[in-house]
Amino acid sequence: MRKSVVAIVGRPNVGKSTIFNRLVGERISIVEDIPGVTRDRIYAEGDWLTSTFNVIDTGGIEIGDEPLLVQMRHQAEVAIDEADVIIFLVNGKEGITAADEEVAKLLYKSNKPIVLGVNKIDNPEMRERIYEFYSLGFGEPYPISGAHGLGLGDLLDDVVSNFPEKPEEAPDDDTIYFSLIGRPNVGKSSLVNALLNEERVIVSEMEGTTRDAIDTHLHKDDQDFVIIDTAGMRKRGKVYESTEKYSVLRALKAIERSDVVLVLIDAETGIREQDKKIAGYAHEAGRAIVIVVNKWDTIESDEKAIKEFEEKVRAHFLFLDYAPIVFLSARTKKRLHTLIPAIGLASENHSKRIATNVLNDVLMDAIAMNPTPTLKGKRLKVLYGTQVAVKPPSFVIFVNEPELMHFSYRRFLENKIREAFGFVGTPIKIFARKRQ
Ligand SMILES: Nc1nc2c(ncn2[C@@H]2O[C@H](COP(=O)(O)OP(=O)(O)OP(=O)(O)O)[C@@H](O)[C@H]2O)c(=O)[nH]1
Ligand SMILES: Nc1nc2c(ncn2[C@@H]2O[C@H](COP(=O)(O)OP(=O)(O)OP(=O)(O)O)[C@@H](O)[C@H]2O)c(=O)[nH]1
Repeated sequence: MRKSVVAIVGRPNVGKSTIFNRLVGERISIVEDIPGVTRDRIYAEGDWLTSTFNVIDTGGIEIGDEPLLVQMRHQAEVAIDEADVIIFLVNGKEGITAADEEVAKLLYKSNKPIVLGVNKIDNPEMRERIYEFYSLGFGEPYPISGAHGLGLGDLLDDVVSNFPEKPEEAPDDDTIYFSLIGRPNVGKSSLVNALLNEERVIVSEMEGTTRDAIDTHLHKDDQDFVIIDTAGMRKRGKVYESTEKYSVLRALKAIERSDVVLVLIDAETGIREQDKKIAGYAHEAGRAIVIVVNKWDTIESDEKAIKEFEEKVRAHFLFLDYAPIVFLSARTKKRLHTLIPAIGLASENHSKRIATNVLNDVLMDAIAMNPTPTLKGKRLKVLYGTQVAVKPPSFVIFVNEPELMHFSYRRFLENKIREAFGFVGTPIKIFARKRQ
């Protein structure tokens, strides 16, 4: 189900990044540090009371060296296009500036709810500075201080109350939602078209939940699929759409709604750093993943070539060792038939449940084979484990001291679980919890 999206806009230096970091808090620090993934993040999850939502820091979207006003216009457009609620941020220390008025003008034209935050109100004596901001015409200004974490609760109450009614929950069927991510020109559109036209059973094109986004139904091998629209698949010709940050942002929104993410690689041009970055997001988000090497028609295709390319992919995507690799050509449709079964399998494993007793047989065998580590004379004791969630499969292992569960031992247990139960195509999560 789609989360609501909040965008923060405002002229430079009003404190957008500071507020962004406050809203997304420590969620930004991730479990595994994949190089290049966490840096310059402009899109992340935040929560308030019972709501979880995604936040965009539009300040992070810079378009070449366009003048300030043009940059601000594009940032406001991103917010208007992508967000359900916009936080318009101004600087209480400096009062209203011409640049604030420019941003306001753009926001008037949108029909999105706008909440006005007056930042840098660091102490109660400064509160009276908010009154002049009524003249911007966005209702009550909220005094906040990003630096000190003040006033954010009232602001967020207003933001959350403006979220759209939850869209109808998708019927609890077994439809598989998938998206295609990858660099421009890797062949995303071509692959979608190849899949659709091969099948000729486009049930319908349905309105996506984002404005302009179109999701497509596909029925194949007795299974319903929804292909989620991704950045670059349908160009709308706006300036900011060609920026890397923006395409990453669109990809993240698509990943959010997917069960399975297809990570496309261009066989002709090889693997690039950016491929790794977006794949890292999908992994972090716990989605099932299939790596698709497209344009395989351009490569002299034999078993040896496949093996060599596969080794290259594995070396680049160490963190995706569970993802199957499919080699195909969207253009000639060579090996295209191997894709849908791979998506199906990854999705099945993504929601697979393992009975506790069966899991514990495997864990106990693993421990008997490779004794638990010790630290400062203390030995890790594994009591038992149980699966607590699916999508992705997540396991809690109860132990005497969670700190004794070293990364390498966790990895060993993960490998044993994978050996026993498959889980091809899906990340799995293992948490150690203390139990006497
Ligand atoms: N006194 C005070 N300073 C703040 C507050 N919030 C942010 N700042 C400072 O304001 C400056 C700008 O903050 P940023 O968060 O980088 O602002 P921004 O809007 O993201 O800036 P751009 O990236 O240029 O668009 C920094 O020096 C912050 O430390 C606040 O609540 N009080
Ligand atoms: N040789 C070969 N070319 C392909 C294949 N698939 C796509 N192409 C070509 O690669 C180019 C880009 O394909 P698109 O499908 O537009 O790629 P995209 O990833 O959707 O691109 P963006 O919309 O820019 O993100 C086009 O010229 C395609 O004809 C393939 O399997 N083999």
